[in-house]
Amino acid sequence: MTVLDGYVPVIDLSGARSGDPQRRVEVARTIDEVCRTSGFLVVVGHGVPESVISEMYRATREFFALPIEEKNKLLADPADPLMRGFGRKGSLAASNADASVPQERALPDISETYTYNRLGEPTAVDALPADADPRLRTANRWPELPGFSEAYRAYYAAMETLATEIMRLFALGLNLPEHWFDDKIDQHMTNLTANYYPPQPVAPLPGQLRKGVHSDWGSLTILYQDEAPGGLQVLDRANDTWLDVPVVEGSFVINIGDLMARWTNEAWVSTVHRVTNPSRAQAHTERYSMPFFHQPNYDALIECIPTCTGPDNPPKYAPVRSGEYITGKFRRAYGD
Ligand SMILES: O=C(O)CCC(=O)C(=O)O
Ligand SMILES: [Fe+2]
Repeated sequence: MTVLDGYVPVIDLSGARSGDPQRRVEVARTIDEVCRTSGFLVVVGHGVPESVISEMYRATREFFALPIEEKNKLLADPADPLMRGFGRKGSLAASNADASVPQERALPDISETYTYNRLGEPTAVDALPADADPRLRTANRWPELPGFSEAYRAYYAAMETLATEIMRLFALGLNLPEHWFDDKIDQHMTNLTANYYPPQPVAPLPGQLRKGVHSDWGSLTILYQDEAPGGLQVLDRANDTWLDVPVVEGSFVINIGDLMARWTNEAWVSTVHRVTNPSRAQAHTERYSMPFFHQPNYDALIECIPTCTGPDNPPKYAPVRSGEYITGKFRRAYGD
């Protein structure tokens, strides 16, 4: 196993996927350690075919290159709790527990987004309990671009496989049976979002960023990022400094979200991050990233994991259902 050290280490998953249980546990132990410090890692050896990634990237670039009138035709329905389609303006940072929502909304993220969710597929109708908001089934909005929906569906399927694999490694790292999370994520409600960060011919307002300081919301995020100026940074809390997340060819950035921090009774940390603006000299450049915001089944009850509590460490949070938790986050960031 190759592990490059650092706050955001590079971890090779091929050892975990080799069929050797000993190597699998070693990788899981390493991941557990990282989740206790930064909650951010870069994975290689993940098994996702290069063609699936490059098709997704090509389709994404074609979509955002469309005239704005075309993109606006797919504008997310304000009633859609998960914001499928072309993104409305807003600020992820507004979802932070201590954020001033009006202040954050006044400085929207300088990005465009496009979001897809399996719950918007006609085949996913059985994935929600009877009391869930029926608008969670809002249909996905597809651009009329050749190969686009195929590329997205194929990429999403590859991310589902990788997320399931990582959740199994998480389980091992947390001293749980390997398949502990399986029945809590088999009807997952994950948003796949493409972020487009356009060139900035006009300088951003003071304090305005490509993505404001935020933490992610769900169980884990799998992010593809291209190499471009004005990139992803994570806060190293111990040293109060912002660190660039390394861009490693063929890799994904993995980070845990608020839900996983809550699930682990804060043994694992959901670290804040941001996307910076390019320098004025590089303001003509653009950037793309694709987070897969893994979110457990709507009715998965997120209550303190048994190995994360003890006599001196009682549960810090009340149980919450995954679906109610995530829709609450959306309302805060983008709602009325
Ligand atoms: O663009 C990136 O690298 C990260 C974006 C991000 O943090 C997010 O969409 O939650
Ligand atoms: Fe994020």
